[in-house]
Amino acid sequence: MTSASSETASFETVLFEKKGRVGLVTLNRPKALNALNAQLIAELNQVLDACEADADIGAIVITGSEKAFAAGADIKEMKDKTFGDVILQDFIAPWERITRVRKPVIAAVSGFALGGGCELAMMADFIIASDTAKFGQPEIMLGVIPGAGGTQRLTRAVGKAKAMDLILTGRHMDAAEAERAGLVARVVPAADLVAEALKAAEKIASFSLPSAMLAKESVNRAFETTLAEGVRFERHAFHALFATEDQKEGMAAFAEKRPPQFKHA
Ligand SMILES: CC(C)(O)CC(=O)SCCNC(=O)CCNC(=O)[C@H](O)C(C)(C)COP(=O)(O)OP(=O)(O)OC[C@H]1O[C@@H](n2cnc3c(N)ncnc32)[C@H](O)[C@@H]1OP(=O)(O)O
Repeated sequence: MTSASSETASFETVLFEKKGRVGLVTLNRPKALNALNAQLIAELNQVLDACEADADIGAIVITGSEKAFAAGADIKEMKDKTFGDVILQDFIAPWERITRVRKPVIAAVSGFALGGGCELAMMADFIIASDTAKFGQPEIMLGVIPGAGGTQRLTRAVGKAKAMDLILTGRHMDAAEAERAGLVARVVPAADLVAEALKAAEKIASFSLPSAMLAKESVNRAFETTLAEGVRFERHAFHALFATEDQKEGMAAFAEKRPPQFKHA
């Protein structure tokens, strides 16, 4: 295992590459369709920590393989756990690291995003899917229910009717249906997936990082608080950005008809 602070890093189950101001994280357990075991989650979290600490990274893309973003929690690793094991370990808690990343995160999903794979993608800020992507929460077929936020985030994304349909039947939803339902932001050809996700991430990373971070935090408030509280939070964040050099630069550049040079400060 090498450190994730350099331009590239190779772990046993995760690959990391720095592409300009974007951190590209690739889940890499191809033989198990990127099933999410404890090691993969630990390595993913290590890379996310490094991306957060790196001032030259302004956005993160998480992807998998063409066949699978991730086929869920590793069932073989999980199957013999007891209630005592899962409650004492707080099984799944380490998966939530991604929800505390303050920089924008895009999930680039091709192939299967099932169970914990779908839940991991939904923890990102938005999903770009390939036309081969298949989403689902099939935990009911294993005698359990989603445990990494699926009942909550899927319902907020697609509404009660479709969430109930997917979670209670365990069926898969293709990319077109996922886009219509509002789960994914856009669908692109499979061959272009990573390039399109990187393009979107590079654009985001070219803007002022404090603006992007506060935009993300403000949108997330919409899921956690009342409209009045959310609007109040947004107003404070908007006002706070007038304390940044980037606000001065962005508005001066507009008035002077030139591209802005953001310093992320
Ligand atoms: C996080 C929580 C709490 O919400 C819980 C969960 O995530 S539970 C897991 C939910 N996911 C699933 O139930 C999906 C399980 N996988 C499948 O249904 C199928 O593998 C498939 C439809 C994704 C793909 O089918 P197919 O193309 O026929 O490939 P397979 O031969 O089935 O799989 C290839 C290889 O990968 C292994 N595999 C696949 N998924 C998992 C998994 N979730 N955990 C562990 N291993 C997985 C599969 O066993 C095969 O390996 P071998 O057995 O051949 O070595």
